[in-house]
Amino acid sequence: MFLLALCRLSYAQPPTQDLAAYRLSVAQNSNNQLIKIDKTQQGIQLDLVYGSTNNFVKKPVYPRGLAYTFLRKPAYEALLAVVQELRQQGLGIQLFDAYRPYDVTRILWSIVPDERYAANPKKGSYHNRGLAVDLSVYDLKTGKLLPMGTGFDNFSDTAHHSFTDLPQAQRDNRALLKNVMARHGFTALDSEWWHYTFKTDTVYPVLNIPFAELAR
Ligand SMILES: C[C@@H](N)C(=O)N[C@H](C)C(=O)O
Ligand SMILES: [Zn+2]
Repeated sequence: MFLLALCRLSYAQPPTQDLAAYRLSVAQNSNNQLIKIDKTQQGIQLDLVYGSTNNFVKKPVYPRGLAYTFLRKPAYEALLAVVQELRQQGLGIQLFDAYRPYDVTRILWSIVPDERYAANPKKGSYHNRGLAVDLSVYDLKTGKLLPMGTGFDNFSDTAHHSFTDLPQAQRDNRALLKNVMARHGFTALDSEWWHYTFKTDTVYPVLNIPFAELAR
């Protein structure tokens, strides 16, 4: 009984570092592919904070200066549709994070062991599955981020969607992001205005493959 309960808490398979198995899964189904996102796409700014000291760990937990990330193909295509829609309003997206190797989830959890703000390694994160994005919205003309009431990874009530004691413009900006993401299949996390998960019935495994290997 105890074992059964434990299994329900955990991911179906252990995290995999097996690049060959990942490549085979892509050959069998192209939706499994982790598509590279870099700065060449219009309307996408990258600020991958976990590759710098500008994060709550206060040191890089990704390769320093990392300038690309990945999303599974269906999530990537949905995000491009978000970018296209926002472009018509003179806006773009700034990505703080997308795919995250499992080992990094363990590091984040060791600092913030609170499931409202970091994924429990027992379950793995949707970032580990290539299905989650941390993002904000910027003005295409000025390159500046729209104010959202808190910065990224502000682990407090103020970052919750239910927190409404904010200037109207900031509430509108959060709603703008939430609505455009929802229209393209992404679900908000109640406790982080920047975190969205692409909803799919497909079960994707938790990956622990380093960025450099995926980029090869
Ligand atoms: C750590 C934060 N940026 C984040 O992504 N939190 C969610 C819950 C996660 O770790 O999946
Ligand atoms: Zn996130």
